[in-house]
Amino acid sequence: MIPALMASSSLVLLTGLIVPFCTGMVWILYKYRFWKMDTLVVDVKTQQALRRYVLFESVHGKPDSVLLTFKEYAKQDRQIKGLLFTAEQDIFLADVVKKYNPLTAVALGTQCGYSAIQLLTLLPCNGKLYAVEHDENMAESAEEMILVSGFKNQQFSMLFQHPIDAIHALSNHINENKVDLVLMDHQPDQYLQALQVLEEVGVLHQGTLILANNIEQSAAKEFMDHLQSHLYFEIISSCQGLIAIQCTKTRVFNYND
Ligand SMILES: C[S@@+](CC[C@H](N)C(=O)[O-])C[C@H]1O[C@@H](n2cnc3c(N)ncnc32)[C@H](O)[C@@H]1O
Repeated sequence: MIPALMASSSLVLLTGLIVPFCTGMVWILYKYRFWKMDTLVVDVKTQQALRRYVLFESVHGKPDSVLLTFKEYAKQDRQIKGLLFTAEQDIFLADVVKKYNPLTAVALGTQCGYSAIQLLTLLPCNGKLYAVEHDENMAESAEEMILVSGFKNQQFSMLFQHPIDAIHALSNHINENKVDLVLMDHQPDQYLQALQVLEEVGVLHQGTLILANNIEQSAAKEFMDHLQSHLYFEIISSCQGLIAIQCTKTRVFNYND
């Protein structure tokens, strides 16, 4: 009688407490790992609402007005707010880019175009930005935002591609030239692969500046560990999860190996 009672109360304990507790813990761990990654992508409805707002409310041909209008919209939309750089990151990015004075830049993960427009304002007139966005709707919208800001076709190219495919394509586009600045603002778990492919195709040079966003996310850990153990890259400074890295050396890859 007593063992049967103990067995049934253990069953109650198992099903009533332990199973829900374990399920809850698994859910919390899952959310912790993937929540930030979910917020990196906006749905088409939000994207279109932002697009319309910027088209109606900004002064066309004035990049500062377009950027400010993005920020205005972000006040009423937390999802967009989470995607744009903060005021501190804007200043950090502008300072570090001015110091390195790049001519050719690549933005991986263009989404609504905010960071692409900001980079274009910092490049010289003869500079060139390759803005990469794998989602076709977002890429079209970002391209429109860049044009609305007043930038011309010869100042930027929108690559409607996955970042890794775009890096391969870039190595043909830019011929002998190298990339002076890379902004990584796509999925942090893909930063390491992007860095390795950039090295392999030979578009980096000694002095290339790499900016990587959201590096506080666990998905960026492998990338950060790689940087810290790698002699070819030096972390210069950081601001709220956005880091500046300098390429200090380049390697030649032998594809016959
Ligand atoms: C933080 S947003 C980029 C924000 C953008 N730099 C801006 O200023 O508007 C994240 C980016 O990651 C891209 N992305 C999301 N999932 C991806 C994936 N699986 N592969 C490549 N890019 C991805 C999104 O399309 C988006 O452009």
